[in-house]
Amino acid sequence: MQEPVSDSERFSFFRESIGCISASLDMDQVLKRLLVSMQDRIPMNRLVLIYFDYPKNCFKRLGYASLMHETFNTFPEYLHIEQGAEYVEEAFKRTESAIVIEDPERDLLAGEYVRHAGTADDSFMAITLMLDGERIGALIAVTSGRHLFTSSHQDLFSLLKEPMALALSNTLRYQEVLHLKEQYRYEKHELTKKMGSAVEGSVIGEEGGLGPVMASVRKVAPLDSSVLLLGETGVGKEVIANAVHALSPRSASPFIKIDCGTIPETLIESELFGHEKGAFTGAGERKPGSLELADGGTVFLDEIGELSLTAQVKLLRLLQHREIVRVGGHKVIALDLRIVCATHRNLQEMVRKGTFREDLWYRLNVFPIGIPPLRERRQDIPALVAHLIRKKAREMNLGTAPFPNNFELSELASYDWPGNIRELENILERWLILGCGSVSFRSLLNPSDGAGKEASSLLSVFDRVTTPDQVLPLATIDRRYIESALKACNHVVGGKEGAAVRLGLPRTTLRSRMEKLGIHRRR
Ligand SMILES: Nc1ncnc2c1ncn2[C@@H]1O[C@H](COP(=O)(O)OP(=O)(O)OP(=O)(O)O)[C@@H](O)[C@H]1O
Repeated sequence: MQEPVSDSERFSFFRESIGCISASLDMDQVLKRLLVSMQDRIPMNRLVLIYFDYPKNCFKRLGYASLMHETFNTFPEYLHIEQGAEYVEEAFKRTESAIVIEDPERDLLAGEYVRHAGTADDSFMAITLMLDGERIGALIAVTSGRHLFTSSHQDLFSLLKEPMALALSNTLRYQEVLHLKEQYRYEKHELTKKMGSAVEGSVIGEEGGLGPVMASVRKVAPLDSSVLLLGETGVGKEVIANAVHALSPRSASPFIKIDCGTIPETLIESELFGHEKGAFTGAGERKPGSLELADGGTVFLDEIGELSLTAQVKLLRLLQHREIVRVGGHKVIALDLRIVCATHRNLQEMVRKGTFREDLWYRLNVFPIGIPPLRERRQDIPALVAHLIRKKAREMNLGTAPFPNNFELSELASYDWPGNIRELENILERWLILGCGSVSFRSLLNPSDGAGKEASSLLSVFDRVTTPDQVLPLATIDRRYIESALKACNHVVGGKEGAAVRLGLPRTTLRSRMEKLGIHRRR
């Protein structure tokens, strides 16, 4: 007869086991410790932790330890079970306390194991691990030989039921976190790659009017200092912010742009700093903010002058301590960020009026870079025109892009450009839409004078496009305009009076464009 296990023995077994279970998140390590600590009380030489993956109908090994000299891990990593959940219900309902399996061939799971390991003499002792009423897995002790496990061993082994269930649940959650982290890192990397290629080679003017700006960029980019970009709207502040990031050691990490001017004041804090679940109406889930997503990289705060005073306080905390707290939360999150800001506003004036915090202004104004307006660097216009026409022609699927002649370039160079490069970009797009040679830049730049009126009445059609559903596909505009041009030219394509000349296109280009757009020429 077997002696019953005394209470003090149970207690010391339990205490030692808890020590082993809580020592590590690595289940192989935990099982190894348990095996060593329990071997003089339970005659086992292997311990396995498995859980049943219901959607995949298979057992997965989460941990394994052995005292044998094994050249391979005898318990398979995945064990597909045809009978699926039915088997799990059946096999584990018996195991309120530990069960002993002496004839493994007759048990589905143990049978699979002995077939895999080639050890028909092994016997098993198992406990089902349950959490919140759900079977989540099993802890299995294996020994070489039969009839070695007694009721006292079952009694002791059953004490591991609850702590091991908790450890298993924690491990599964921990693995999920690791998986999500990996997924997030991958997505971040892919996004960064895409952004990198979009930025590549796009700073035009480094050899000309942007020379001093780019010299400053090259000096500050390798450091972690904050950069403040100052300049009128459309001068290329975002292009320069991109260059700071691309030339910095953070270039392989994210570059996240936050346009403080377009996010509603009520959402700006949660957009920047993230929020905890239930922080405000509509905050259904916890959400990290853009600053957290940029961790390790650069954050570009465009239109910084538009930030509310509350958001300014939080931003100051980030700049001082490199940490944030999500809206509705208490946890302090440390971030490693480089800050680049931009504004077209006079921040010093705002400080004087009390709408911008002075302490924040000092923190941001570490390395200001002023970007000159286009009218002060007219020498860059030809290179910008070439770059922007190539870009627009690609977007509009135009094939070979036409280029303005010298006269047209001088018209562009003498204009004042209040809207800077963005305005130049828009004018070039209009020029391409309206058929290049058939419309002069003078008329596009001064739509109210004689020659410009016709073009401007056409353009007003485009200017009326203010909502997404008024936007027409460019192919439709192209088709309609070419059809009108053909009509106006009596359907003559080539020759001096033909539509091709009027549209400023080679005859063959117009023909292939008509073919592509399904325009049939009337004779
Ligand atoms: N040096 C440059 N080389 C090439 N493209 C440029 C350059 N500068 C500006 N651009 C182009 O001009 C447009 C406006 O530039 P960007 O958005 O960087 O200006 P911004 O000063 O940030 O404007 P805003 O003040 O409105 O935010 C963009 O399409 C950009 O690609």
